Amino acid sequence: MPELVFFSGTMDCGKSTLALQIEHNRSARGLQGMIFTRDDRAGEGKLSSRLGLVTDAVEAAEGFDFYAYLVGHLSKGGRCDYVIADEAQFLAPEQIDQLARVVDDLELDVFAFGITTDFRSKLFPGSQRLVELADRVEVLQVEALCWCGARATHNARTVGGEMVVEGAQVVVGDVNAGDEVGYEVLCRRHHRRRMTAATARAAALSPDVLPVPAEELSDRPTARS
Ligand SMILES: Nc1ncnc2c1ncn2[C@@H]1O[C@H](COP(=O)(O)OP(=O)(O)O)[C@@H](O)[C@H]1O
Ligand SMILES: Cc1cn([C@H]2C[C@H](O)[C@@H](COP(=O)(O)O)O2)c(=O)[nH]c1=O
Repeated sequence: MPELVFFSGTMDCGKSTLALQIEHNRSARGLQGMIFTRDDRAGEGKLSSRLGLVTDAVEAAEGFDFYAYLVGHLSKGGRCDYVIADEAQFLAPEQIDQLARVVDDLELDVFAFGITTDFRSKLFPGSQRLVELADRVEVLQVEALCWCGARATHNARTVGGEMVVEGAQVVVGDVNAGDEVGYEVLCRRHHRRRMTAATARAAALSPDVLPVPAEELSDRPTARS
């Protein structure tokens, strides 16, 4: 039975790499996939991984209709054995419904990849719809780590290293960007406390915070806390 699978995780946990691996393994066996993405950091019509691999993809912009596009492709004699959709958090709920229809009516596997929550730990509408409709939600096994060594479960947006909690939901960017606006993955505890690597480092170095209250010691950067 074809499936709609949502591969989900924080930023930088290997989602795009897995998408490229699925594509590689299937095309090596003679299958032909259709790859879609939206607002990849590498630019329009690209699916890129931080490991350096990149492939061409169809840009699924606002208003793009996955079902109509694939029906048009197939009815012109084109081939499609499976579908990959990266950066699926940016898709509209209606577009996720179209992907579910691709599975049910065109009988194609659809593999969607995306982050579940935004920098305020609120669901992206596209990810919410994927959780509602997917046959399976798979959490990626390679764990991105918070600066404290715990598994990172949340995405923080930073401005000059400081975490912010207000702003537009969508701002394309990267981790370790060094830019004005960047992202950092954190465990829930440090996301709740708005404690990034930079603020934790600054707190550890500041003479103002000495002597250290016992309850704050656990927030100090260590190899593993
Ligand atoms: N220089 C490197 N050497 C080995 N692995 C790396 C390197 N740079 C990035 N990675 C791996 O790539 C992962 C990010 O992959 P990517 O597919 O771009 O993530 P996502 O799409 O989830 O944001 C990192 O978690 C890490 O495991
Ligand atoms: C948390 C968060 C992220 N984004 C953007 C930043 C990146 O361009 C993508 C995630 O890409 P990745 O391949 O998973 O690293 O999403 C955003 O727009 N808003 C956010 O809140």
